[in-house]
Formats: sequence, structure tokens, C-alpha cells
Amino acid sequence: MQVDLGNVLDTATVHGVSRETLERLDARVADAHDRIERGREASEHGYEALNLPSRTDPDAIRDAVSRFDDPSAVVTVGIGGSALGAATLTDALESDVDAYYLDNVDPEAVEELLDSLDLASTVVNVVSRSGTTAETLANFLVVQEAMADAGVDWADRTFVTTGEEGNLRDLAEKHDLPSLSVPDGVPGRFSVLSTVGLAAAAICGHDIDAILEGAAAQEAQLSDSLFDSPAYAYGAVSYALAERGMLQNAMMPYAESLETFSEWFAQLWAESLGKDGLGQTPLRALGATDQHSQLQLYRAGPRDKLVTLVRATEREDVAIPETDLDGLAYLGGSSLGELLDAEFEATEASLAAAGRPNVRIEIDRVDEYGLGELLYAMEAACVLYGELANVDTFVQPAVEWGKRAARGLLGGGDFEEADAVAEKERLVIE
Ligand SMILES: O=P(O)(O)OC[C@H]1O[C@H](O)[C@H](O)[C@@H](O)[C@@H]1O
Repeated sequence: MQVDLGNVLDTATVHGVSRETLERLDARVADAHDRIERGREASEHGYEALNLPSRTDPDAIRDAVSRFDDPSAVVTVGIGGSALGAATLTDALESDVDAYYLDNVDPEAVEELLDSLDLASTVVNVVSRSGTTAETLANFLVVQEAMADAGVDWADRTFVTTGEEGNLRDLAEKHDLPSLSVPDGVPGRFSVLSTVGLAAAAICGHDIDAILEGAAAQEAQLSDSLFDSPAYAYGAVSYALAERGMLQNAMMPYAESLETFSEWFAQLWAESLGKDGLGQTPLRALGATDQHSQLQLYRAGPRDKLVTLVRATEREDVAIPETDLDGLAYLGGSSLGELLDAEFEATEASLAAAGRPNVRIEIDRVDEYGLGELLYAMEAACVLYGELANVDTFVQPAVEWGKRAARGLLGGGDFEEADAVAEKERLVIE
């Protein structure tokens, strides 16, 4: 994996950063790296996530899911960090097992999915670190009932990943369900390389060892200089640009298979760094499609964006047939991959020319190893950014506020946050 910072330099784009600025920042990267290493050694909350490449036991995950012989589908019931990591992996990789996610409580969508599945050959993968998240538990109760209605023994088809205690752990014990534990010290949005993200991938038959190997390769490159670590290079430059007003970060992979990766990145970046009035708002875009919609804004709108362009350098390709239409002759003999690459390079050049900094991230292939590299690197980048910005990367009090309010509204306890909902101002125009 490599990160190319050329288009954030002030020599490539006005409003970029100078090499001197990066070198000065590098001294702070060394301090931040030192703090991160101490956190990892002590397995402190959050920092522990960066130890996962060697702490996660892929055999234990494979063993735990081995009782599900030849499933047609796996439905992961979870939300946020308990769904997006697994979804990123299974959406990016091909498998004969269809992977679905119930990570919302939209009744129509839930019903539509359940109606479409052969529940007798579907594995239900319920994931919740806390074991208390309302959306996840409600969806699971609905799935349970759908299975019972279809004459399927839900306990036979259910797999649980949760903490050592909580409602879900009690349920797993009561029904003797196969289960895995969420490792200590790993917040949901940093859990893709643990049991949380890898169980669904294992059920789909993906090579989870290779995912961890890719992650380990990035882990091995963490060092006290941003010039030696692609992960730190990305984290440090994102921070430096945010300090200069680039308060939005458009994650724009040029691969359909990485579309869900942008969603995962959005949670990682938003929940980790959006604190104390600071942060960089993640935007989700897809190349080349969004060149024809959002790019206008990125190039000519407010100067508040970093654009992150991601691509794989090797992929399957499709030749573009020759045509006798004169105006299209230039396309014939070339390929869709070449066209996609030309679009990618044109976009980064056009952004730079308009004074809009952008970073190029490349992996060799969208395969298990490449995904492991990319996901670990983004996590380490995020942790480094959090250190440089001096925010508490691993908490999410603003999200917890909403969770308590919703629970209070549903009669799940006495939460003062629910009162604020009742006191809502109204200015209704009909
Ligand atoms: O895994 P769970 O405990 O069910 O939590 C699922 C999600 O809940 C909250 O919304 C948190 O802010 C997320 O970080 C977390 O990933």
C-alpha cells in the first residue's frame, strides 16, 4: 500500500502545505507515536485495536462458525461498528454466500429482506459489543420470530458476537448458541480486524488470515516518522489540512467494491475525531460516478475539502470494443480499467490545478490482503490524527446522548435526555 502526498504540497497546489511544515509536523508525529506505542503496550482502551493483527485468533473464529455447513446467506444484525467492518469486507470480496446487513430499523427494509431469504439455509450473525443496543436487539427479535414462523429452529442458525456480559451474552448462554467475545479495549469502529468484523467474512469463506497479514504489514510500518509509514502520512496530512481549514474529507474510492469502505471510514473519522468543536467531516463519494455530480463542488465550491482518492492498481479488466463512430474511436482498443484510471488521474490533476489538496492511496488489489492493509492504515491514521488534535479518539458521548434519549422515549428507563425531546420547539408551516 502506498500513500502519495504530492498533491497536498504547496508546490503542486496553492493552499497546500510546504515540505518544511511536514518536517515540523514530523517531530509531533514522533511524540504521538510514542504515546500510541505506550497505549498499545498497556493494552489501553482504544489503542489495543492497533494490536489486533497479532491478537486476533483466526482459527478460533473459523472453529466458532464451522457448524454452519454450506449456508446460502449470512445476515449480520448489528449497527455502527458492529456492522460496518464486516460489511466492508463482505461487500468488497466475492463469495457464493450472500451477505446482508440489518443495521437499521426501517420496517419495510427489514420485512423485504426477511421475505427474500431462505431462512432455513441462512446464518444469523448477531453482533453487539454492549449487548444492549436497541436497534440490534429489536431486529434480532424480529428475525427470531420470522424464523419460528418459517418453521426454522432459530437457535440452530444463530451466531452471537458480544461482550462478556449483557442481554446478548445471557441469551447465548441460555440457548447454548455458538458465540465469540468482542475483545477488551476495542471500540466498535476499530473492531473490523477482530471477531466482530471477521466472523461474517469467515462464514463467507474469505481468507481471514490474509486480512490480518495485510494489517500486520501496516502495523510493522508504524514508526516515529510520517515519511516511513503510509498510515501516519495520511493521518498527519489530514490533520495538517484540517488545521488549514480543510474541514471536510471526501473519501472517493475508484472501485465499486470499496463503496462500503467509505461508509466504514465515515464512522471511524466522524465518531473518533468529531469532538471539542474539532474534527473533519467525512463525505462519501465514488469514482468515477461522482465525478459527474459532486466533483463540481469539490473543485469549485468552498475551499474546505481534502479529497482522498483510493484505487487498486491491479484488477480484472474489460476491453472496450472498437467502434466506427469517429467521435468515439479513441475509446476502441482501450479498456474500462484504463478509462477508470484516466478518470482518476484527471480528477486529481484537476483538483490540484484548482488549489484543492488531494491524497492518492493505492493498494495492489481489492483482496483480503489489500483490505487488511487499507483498514488498519486508516485506523492508525485516525489514532494519530486524534493524538495530534488532542481529542479523546475512543469515546462517543454525543452518540450516547441520542441512544439514551431514544431509550427513555420507549420507556426503557428514566433518562433526562428524553425530556429534551418532549421540550422540542416547533415552528410548523403547512
Ligand atoms: O456494538 P454495540 O454495543 O451494539 O454498539 C453499536 C454502535 O453503537 C453506538 O452507536 C456507538 O456509537 C457505535 O460506536 C457502536 O459501534
